[in-house]
Amino acid sequence: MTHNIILNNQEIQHKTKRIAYQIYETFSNEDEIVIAGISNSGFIFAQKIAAQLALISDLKIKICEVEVNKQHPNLPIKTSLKPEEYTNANLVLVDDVLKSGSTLIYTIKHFLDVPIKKFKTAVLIDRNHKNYPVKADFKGLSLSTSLQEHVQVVFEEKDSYAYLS
Ligand SMILES: O=P(O)(O)OC[C@H]1O[C@H](OP(=O)(O)OP(=O)(O)O)[C@H](O)[C@@H]1O
Ligand SMILES: O=c1cc[nH]c(=O)[nH]1
Repeated sequence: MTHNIILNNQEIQHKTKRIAYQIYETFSNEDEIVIAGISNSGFIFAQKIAAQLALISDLKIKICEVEVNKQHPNLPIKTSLKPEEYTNANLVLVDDVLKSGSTLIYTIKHFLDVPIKKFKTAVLIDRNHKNYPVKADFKGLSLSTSLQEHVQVVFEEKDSYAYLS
């Protein structure tokens, strides 16, 4: 199987910084923000965005890990923050890859059980194969691929990359 690198470490860093600036621009009038990331890689990406946001803004940032069963996303979703902690919050939901949109839309549905003040989405790679009415407000890369191909993002301590196989 051939692995084609789509994004290298430096490119992922640049895209993370750009998304952090876009989030800051969108939420600059607010005091607090929740950055919620879908396990596993989406949560790592969310942590990286939050770290950049902390460098460039004075927003009070809370990080939330979101556990979703990706085969059955309608099953109950677990969050590391309690619902009271994101009620009426400004929230950005983060994942690494957006393909059919099923993971993202069911997770959005979960968060809509409580009122959210301003709600945005961010992904590193948008594959343009959506089956659901959902979009990424902030995206690192928009990529046209065949349905058979798979995009994987690998976050390692010193060397992160994304590849197509
Ligand atoms: O838009 P969708 O069609 O729902 O696909 C997107 C999801 O697929 C990936 O997870 P994957 O199923 O590869 O599991 P992983 O958590 O092991 O990466 C990716 O991390 C997204 O969460
Ligand atoms: O290509 C794909 C499809 C689903 N999930 C991924 O992470 N990559």
